[in-house]
Amino acid sequence: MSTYVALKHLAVPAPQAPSGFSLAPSRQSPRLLQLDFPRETLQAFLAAASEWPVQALEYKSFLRFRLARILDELCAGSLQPLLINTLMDRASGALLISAEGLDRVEQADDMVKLATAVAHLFGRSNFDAMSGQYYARFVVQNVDQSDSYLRQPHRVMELHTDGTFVEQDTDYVLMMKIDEQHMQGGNSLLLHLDDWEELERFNAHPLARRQLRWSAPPSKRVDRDLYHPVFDNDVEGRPIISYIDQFVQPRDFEEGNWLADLSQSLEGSPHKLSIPVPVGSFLLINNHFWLHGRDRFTAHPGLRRELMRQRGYFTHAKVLRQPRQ
Ligand SMILES: O=C(O)CCC(=O)C(=O)O
Ligand SMILES: O=C(O)CCCC(=O)O
Ligand SMILES: [Fe+2]
Repeated sequence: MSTYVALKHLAVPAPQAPSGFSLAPSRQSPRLLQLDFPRETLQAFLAAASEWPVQALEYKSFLRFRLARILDELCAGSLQPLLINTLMDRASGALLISAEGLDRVEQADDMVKLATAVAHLFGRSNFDAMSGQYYARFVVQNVDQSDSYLRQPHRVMELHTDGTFVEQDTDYVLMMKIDEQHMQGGNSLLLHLDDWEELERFNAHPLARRQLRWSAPPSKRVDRDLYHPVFDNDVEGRPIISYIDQFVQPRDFEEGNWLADLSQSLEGSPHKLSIPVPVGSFLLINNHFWLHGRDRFTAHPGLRRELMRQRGYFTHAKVLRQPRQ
């Protein structure tokens, strides 16, 4: 039996109850909804998708939308409105999605297909310059030689939003766990902007809407700096945030110290959620009012943890007053 979670503000009409999946509030927060596909839905989806390998999805963008339609049809049309409405609902905006029987690294291609289908019901995943694809798979191991905290295991990756240094709009972030070996720790950390005690203080500050410079290290393969403020207002006037501690480049003493205060305040929030994401499951969040990060891992010589991410823009709803694209 499905538990129906009532959303307060609907972006599109959604009269029907879930079919082909179940929905319930997560254990960690009523804002984060848990969506589960039963084995039958997953198997039917994978059978219908079997004619297209992941490479076909990489080469032909339109197939990503065809996969999306197949999945929604298996859910009697109830999945698409649910996803659009949940991601746009300011009180929620976040899902943890699992599929029964999808839980082993050998099924990595099937994981990419399911995540792609879900993402293309409400959006389109952007080109990720780091990987050269519409998705990126990356591994965290016990030792790291990279140039950002993305692959560093033994420290917290602080709360941030994605896409701060790219021209494309980044309305959503999808993070799927592909593999875990000898892994302890490394939970996803989430903070909803409205749960942050000091939102009002920082949002009202004169520096909140100053154009700051954002610049990423070489592994990101984005060589142009971008200028935008940390805070903005969405189409309905509510505050939204675009922020990452590592890539913002303060111009002077004043900006640097305000950013250091901001970082300290976010990290110190007691409302941070810590979410274990099992292999084969993924988090899907609205990137304008959810910050995300990652907890530290316990050291182990055999540590291997692989994540797949997709970031993109909403195709059925508008958040930004002035889209970057
Ligand atoms: O590794 C993680 O859990 C988080 C990754 C992340 O924040 C990112 O890819 O932008
Ligand atoms: O590399 C990192 O440490 C964060 C990546 C965030 C992004 O890609 O927007
Ligand atoms: Fe991120």
